[in-house]
Amino acid sequence: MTEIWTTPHRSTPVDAVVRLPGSKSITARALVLAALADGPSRIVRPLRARDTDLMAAGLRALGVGIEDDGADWLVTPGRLRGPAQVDAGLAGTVLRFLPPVAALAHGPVTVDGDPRLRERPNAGLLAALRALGVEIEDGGRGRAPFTVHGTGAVVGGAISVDASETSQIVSGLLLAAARFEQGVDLALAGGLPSMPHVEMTVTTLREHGVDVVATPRGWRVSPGPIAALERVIEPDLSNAAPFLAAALVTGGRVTVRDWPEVTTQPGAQLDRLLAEMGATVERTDDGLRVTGGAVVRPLVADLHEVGELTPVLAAVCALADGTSRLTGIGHLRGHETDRLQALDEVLSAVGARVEQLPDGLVIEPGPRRPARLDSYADHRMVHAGAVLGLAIEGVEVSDPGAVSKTLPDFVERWNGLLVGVEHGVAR
Ligand SMILES: O=C(O)C1=C[C@@H](OP(=O)(O)O)[C@@H](O)[C@H](O)C1
Ligand SMILES: C=C(OP(=O)(O)O)C(=O)O
Repeated sequence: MTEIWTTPHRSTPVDAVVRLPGSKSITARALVLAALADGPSRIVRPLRARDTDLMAAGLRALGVGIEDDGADWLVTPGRLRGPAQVDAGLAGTVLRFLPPVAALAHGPVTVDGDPRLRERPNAGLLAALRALGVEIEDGGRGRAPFTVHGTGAVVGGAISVDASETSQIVSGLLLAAARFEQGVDLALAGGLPSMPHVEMTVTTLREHGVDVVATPRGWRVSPGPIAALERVIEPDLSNAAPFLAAALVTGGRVTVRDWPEVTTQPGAQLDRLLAEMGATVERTDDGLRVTGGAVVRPLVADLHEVGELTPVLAAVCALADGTSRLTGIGHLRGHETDRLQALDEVLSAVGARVEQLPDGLVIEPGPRRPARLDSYADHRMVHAGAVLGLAIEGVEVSDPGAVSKTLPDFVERWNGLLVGVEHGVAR
């Protein structure tokens, strides 16, 4: 039977301090680079959630040692080998970061996952790997399931890459490129969403001693060793979005602890975006504090760089005092679900008038009404439903377990937020 979550409604301002677990995106990069490094690495406070567990399991299947000492992950590179089956679940990071690693293995590696994973775009990655000399069997689909026939080495060199549907294709290629015989000289064939995530990849590579330079049309990675290191994972700032939004939509106050001074996470842009919607945003000794005002202002923004913030921001837009326009996010149709369609359905169900654009959404708030919302197996749609439910009585979300992808105890944290319980992670 499908679980139904009656999301808590709140008619008074929220006042809470929250501490969030590690970043999905940084944990994924840390695992891949540690697996390809020249010695053992330690990952301190990794995110433990479905996406990162699947990344670790996939690397283990390829011969990498990953030990969990209860607090940290200790990663010991091994001889990469098939035959292996990689379950990518619904994780774009596993789908796009592991095939270039599999290309370095001896033997066949098959990548598959949830039914929706088989619909997520990946042709640009498979074409790029083939251009680098890797044999791949995909039945001509350009999507999962596919098998990478690794020979233990990749020639590498110059390639033109279509990453217009997902930046993860670029990140996946750059992460493994130092281990290719000629490295990689990657030129973009078209547009590129989520630039901060590529900057995160470049920064992480440099921290591992890899030579990466920006070129007029892309990036060049020189061949060479990837240095092992100890890395402390930052809190996940994209998963901070629903908590900070709670301050905005209740006219309350929420602090997210340990907000990094400097970061490549796209969630760093929440301070600017929430301020545009009427929040007061301050850095305190505790972290980032967001205080909501009397009204929520509409947002007109190009979210091309920060697409993963869209579901929560769109939910806040449905509670604003005017019409919002979110653009630059056509690629969200290839995310965990078609997020533009899902947001249209959900926001319309609670009373907003929504127009889908080819690359975005126009959201005009309307008379609010209760509704049962689908989660679409998408963690961020559950977050969006929770934000709507704070302001609208009678919002239910079916299958809230979708949050296991990046924040398995989201529902407990959300309920705790309302009674003022701080949820921490072991320090
Ligand atoms: O590299 C990463 O860790 C990610 C890149 C982005 O993907 P897209 O470029 O497909 O949007 C983002 O939405 C995703 O949640 C995580
Ligand atoms: C798009 C997302 O995930 P993925 O890494 O699976 O693409 C997301 O977390 O919003």
